[in-house]
Amino acid sequence: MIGGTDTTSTTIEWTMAELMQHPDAMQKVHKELDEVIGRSNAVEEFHLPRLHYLEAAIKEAFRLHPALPLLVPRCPTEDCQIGRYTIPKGATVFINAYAMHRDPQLWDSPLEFRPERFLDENAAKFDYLGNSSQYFPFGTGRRVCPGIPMAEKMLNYILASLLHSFEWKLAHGSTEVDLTDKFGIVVKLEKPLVLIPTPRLANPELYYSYS
Ligand code: HEM
Repeated sequence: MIGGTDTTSTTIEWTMAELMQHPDAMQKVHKELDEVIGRSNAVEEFHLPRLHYLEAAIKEAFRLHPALPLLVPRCPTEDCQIGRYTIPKGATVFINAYAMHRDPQLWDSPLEFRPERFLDENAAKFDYLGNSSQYFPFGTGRRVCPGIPMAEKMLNYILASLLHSFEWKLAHGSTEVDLTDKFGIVVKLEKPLVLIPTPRLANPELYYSYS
């Protein structure tokens, strides 16, 4: 269950939380949704490959909040040398994606939420397949997540639908999102995000097409 559902729902929550905290980025997502889909249409699967800014925002949320920050532990079958370190056979090895995604030697202003990092030539450079040694939210190597195609479709479709269909407002009169995380196998927001939706589509009947 952790593999496919908790990771996906947690990533949706982190992406929404970061967009709520960054209204400029939220505005760019909405502008793109209006241009690509339009308020007289519901989101369809064929729209998804054209939502470049939304995809960049999801990738940036993944960078700051990788759902499985320590991946799945490795256990080498023989002694090996990595740089100056000897990893003995049988050791339990954790790969800290969370730390590498925030490493100031690898990322400019690493704590800032900036989807633009993943646009243009960087969209292909930082994929989900673990090809980059500085960005691997789905892990890397032979144990890389086998659910990537499904996860990517679900994330893009659900977030596009939520953001295209509604304007969102923080509940309880809050003006800021508390982005404190809670460590665990899956890292979540310490305080669950509570938002109030307001419809933004032209025709109320469009909402039935999602049911
Ligand atoms: C946002 C969604 C998801 C994220 C962030 C995610 C992330 C990950 C990560 C980081 C790993 C460890 C890879 C490694 O250690 O190199 C992993 C493994 C795995 N994931 Fe996902 N995953 C997601 C969705 C899914 C879905 C939808 C499925 C199934 C339909 C799935 C099935 C698995 C399985 C079976 C493994 C274990 C692979 C192995 O150890 O050989 N995941 N996932």
